[in-house]
Amino acid sequence: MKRIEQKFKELGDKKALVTYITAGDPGLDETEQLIYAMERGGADIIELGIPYSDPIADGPVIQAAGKRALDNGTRLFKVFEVVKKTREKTEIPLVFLIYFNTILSQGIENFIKKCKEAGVDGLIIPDLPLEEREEIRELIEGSDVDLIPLVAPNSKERLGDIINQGGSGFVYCISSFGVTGVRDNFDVDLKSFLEEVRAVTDLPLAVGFGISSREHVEKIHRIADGAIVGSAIVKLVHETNGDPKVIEKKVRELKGC
Ligand SMILES: O=P(O)(O)OC[C@@H](O)[C@@H](O)c1c[nH]c2ccccc12
Repeated sequence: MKRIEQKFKELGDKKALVTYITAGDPGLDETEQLIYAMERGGADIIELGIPYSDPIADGPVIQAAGKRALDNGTRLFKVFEVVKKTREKTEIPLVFLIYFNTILSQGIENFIKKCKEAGVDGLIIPDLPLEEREEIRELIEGSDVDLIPLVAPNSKERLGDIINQGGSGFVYCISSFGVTGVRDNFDVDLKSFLEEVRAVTDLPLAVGFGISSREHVEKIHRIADGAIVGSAIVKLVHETNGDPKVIEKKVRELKGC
């Protein structure tokens, strides 16, 4: 069974915590140690951001992390090496957050082969055009790599297409958090959005964007299968120069144990 599917099966009624770091910030040795630290802290799935020069969907904290990583020489082939290394020690699901151009520049088929060989479990491609989904889907089918669909409240009538054209693993649902700033009706909006998503898929639903505290995670866990935390962790990684102890503690606090 694929690692992500296995993870949600193991979790049963319990909810998932997905944590994001940018690969190569502050360096790739730290990235490896942070993967172990987040797992010890209770992360269920880890998202690794692949630094890219034009990260249109990243917020400022993650953009800055990506820039630091590129500046210190982080490249995709080196991230693959880190994943391979971690696979000697952990079975935690690892997902790439990667821009489509990075994949194209490798050749899609070759890239997916490398993911498989290294032990990458899933891909989140924020700028994947719906039209290109088919090609990826054909190449990814039969590999153990999940194509994780990313949907936002404004996906509307395309929701079903985005998810059901080859989507697997879980659905990344973008909350309205952070997009429009403070809003009192957040819960109502998010809840009805999640219901729309639920209507078109049986995959687990994980919510990301703007989640930074245990209180937020609890809120999300009441209405979804998983909560995704990015910037709050990336910020702390930067402030502590990638101190695994600090990150482990933060993840444990988010997890609530
Ligand atoms: O940082 P936040 O608000 O905690 O949200 C996670 C998000 O940053 C991470 O999953 C992510 C990083 N880059 C992205 C691009 C698109 C969608 C999601 C992402």
